Amino acid sequence: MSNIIINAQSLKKTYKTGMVEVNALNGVDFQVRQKEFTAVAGPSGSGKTTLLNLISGLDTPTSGTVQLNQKEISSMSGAELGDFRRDHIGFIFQSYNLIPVLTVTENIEYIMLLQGIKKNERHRRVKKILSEVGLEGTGNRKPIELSGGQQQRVAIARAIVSRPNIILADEPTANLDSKTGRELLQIMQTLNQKLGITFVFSTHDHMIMSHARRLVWIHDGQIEKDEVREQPCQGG
Ligand SMILES: Nc1ncnc2c1ncn2[C@@H]1O[C@H](COP(=O)(O)OP(=O)(O)OP(=O)(O)O)[C@@H](O)[C@H]1O
Repeated sequence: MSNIIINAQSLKKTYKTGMVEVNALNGVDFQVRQKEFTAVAGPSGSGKTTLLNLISGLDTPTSGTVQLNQKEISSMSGAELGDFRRDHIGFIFQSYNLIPVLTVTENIEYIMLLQGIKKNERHRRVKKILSEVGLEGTGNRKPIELSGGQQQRVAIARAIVSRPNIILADEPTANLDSKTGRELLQIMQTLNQKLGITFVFSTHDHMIMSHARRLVWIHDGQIEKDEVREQPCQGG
């Protein structure tokens, strides 16, 4: 179907460490439609990060296929995949991964620089995005001068400023208290609804799970449950 933006088929991933093999994913079929807001949940070690890494092309499956925007990523060259990720996918990590020596503005500008976007346009977008994530006036600060929740907002701003159609977030609220986590979730939901960005994020957090329209539950490297709720809880 044409509105499927992520299509993973029969994904398997085996990690080998010396003589030990770990089957992190055991044959996962996973499709995501445009504009979906999907939480991937499951116990520690169930395979959530592995799944996100494979569907973003950050890692390669032992077997199985991944299509992004109807294009098989294993058929892309390294450079092509790099360009595709830069232009279509935004990443948010639990540890924020901001560049400490850069200011908030410079962190957010970085991918736009790589995309060759002109300075005026970069600054226009940074200003707009900072207000969208509630961080007006912080552009000249360094990440260390911000709270964890503010740093994660910068990470969200950085992920969306290059206008990707997919955001992948690996436990984005794991290091935040529940109030801050809830605020962040609201920002993600607003961006999902307002800009139509597709979100896929992993979480352990039951509050976050309860707000996702779609909840995919992974256990021992397999999808155990895949539910779409008509009326998930609203943010707040
Ligand atoms: N690079 C690696 N080398 C070896 N084993 C790995 C590697 N990455 C993950 N694993 C193993 O694969 C399994 C799935 O790990 P994964 O990180 O995907 O789980 P997760 O659900 O994201 O866990 P958590 O919630 O704790 O982050 C685990 O048993 C883990 O120990």
